Amino acid sequence: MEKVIRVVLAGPRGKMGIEALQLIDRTEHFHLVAAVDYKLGGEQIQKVSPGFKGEAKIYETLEQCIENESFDVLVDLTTPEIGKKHAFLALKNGIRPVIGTTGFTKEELDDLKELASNKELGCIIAPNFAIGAILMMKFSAMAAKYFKDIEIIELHHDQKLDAPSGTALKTVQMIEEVRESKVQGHPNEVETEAGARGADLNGMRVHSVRLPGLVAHQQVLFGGDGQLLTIRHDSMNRASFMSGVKVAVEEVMKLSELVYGLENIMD
Ligand SMILES: NC(=O)C1=CN([C@@H]2O[C@H](COP(=O)(O)OP(=O)(O)OC[C@H]3O[C@@H](n4cnc5c(N)ncnc54)[C@H](OP(=O)(O)O)[C@@H]3O)[C@@H](O)[C@H]2O)C=CC1
Ligand SMILES: O=C(O)C1=N[C@H](C(=O)O)C[C@H](O)C1
Repeated sequence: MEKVIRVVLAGPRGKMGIEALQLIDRTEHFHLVAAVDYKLGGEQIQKVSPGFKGEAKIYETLEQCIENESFDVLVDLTTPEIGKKHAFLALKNGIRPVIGTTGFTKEELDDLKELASNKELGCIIAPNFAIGAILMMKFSAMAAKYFKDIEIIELHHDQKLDAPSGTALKTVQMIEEVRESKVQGHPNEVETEAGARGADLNGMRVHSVRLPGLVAHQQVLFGGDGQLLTIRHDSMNRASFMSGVKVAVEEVMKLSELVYGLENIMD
């Protein structure tokens, strides 16, 4: 029998949180110790997920939860601002964070990396838990070796707080490892309306679409002489992320450093 991993979930009421609760409930070796939700302090988890099998108290803050409970892994699915705070707090208290929340800057990632190494604790920050999205990023990095002119269009639901998406930023980073900086388009190009050409990330243009009806989608366009290559991934629902969350919770227990991106722990 696998060793039980004691989990605390921050953000149980959210779209991802609700899905993650179901994952934890159906995974025999995951045990939900508690949850953190600033609006539901003192309630039981059934307040959010009526059919949840186990008992778990909801704390208003992660600080209170750490003071009162013993656990191995914090899964954070909250907001960019809170996710960062929780990641630092967890590591400082000897807890392994699995962070799905996006919006981390390079400096924040570097600081967390140093903290995780100093504490010799696993920490996983996964801009996208969907296996198809990981492959889309990996294929994009492969293609970028041959196609240097690249534009990314990421499309999300209109409740998303951060832009560009964590996945788009991660895609850019993976492409940067194989592609030198390049100014794309006409050198005298002018934007007659600000933002028309999207964000400029090392020469690559990133466009963020936000519309009701969308979930999480990205296409990476590669232009060449007389040809266009498009690599696209679509998450149709949040279940698409859950196998990645499961792997991350299991793998973070074996690590003693920060891993940014699930591609680094996939065989
Ligand atoms: N890595 C991945 O594969 C994926 C990552 N994401 C990311 O995960 C995060 C959550 O996404 P999603 O579920 O769609 O967003 P939601 O807005 O549906 O959920 C976020 C939840 O966190 C709650 N929250 C806010 N502050 C706190 C706090 N201090 N403590 C506890 N809970 C808090 C919110 O409450 P309230 O709204 O009442 O303020 C809300 O219920 C986002 O950053 C998103 O980008 C999403 C999908 C996939
Ligand atoms: O907010 C979302 O929904 C998503 N956020 C992540 C991101 O910013 O890339 C992952 C996925 O795209 C869904």
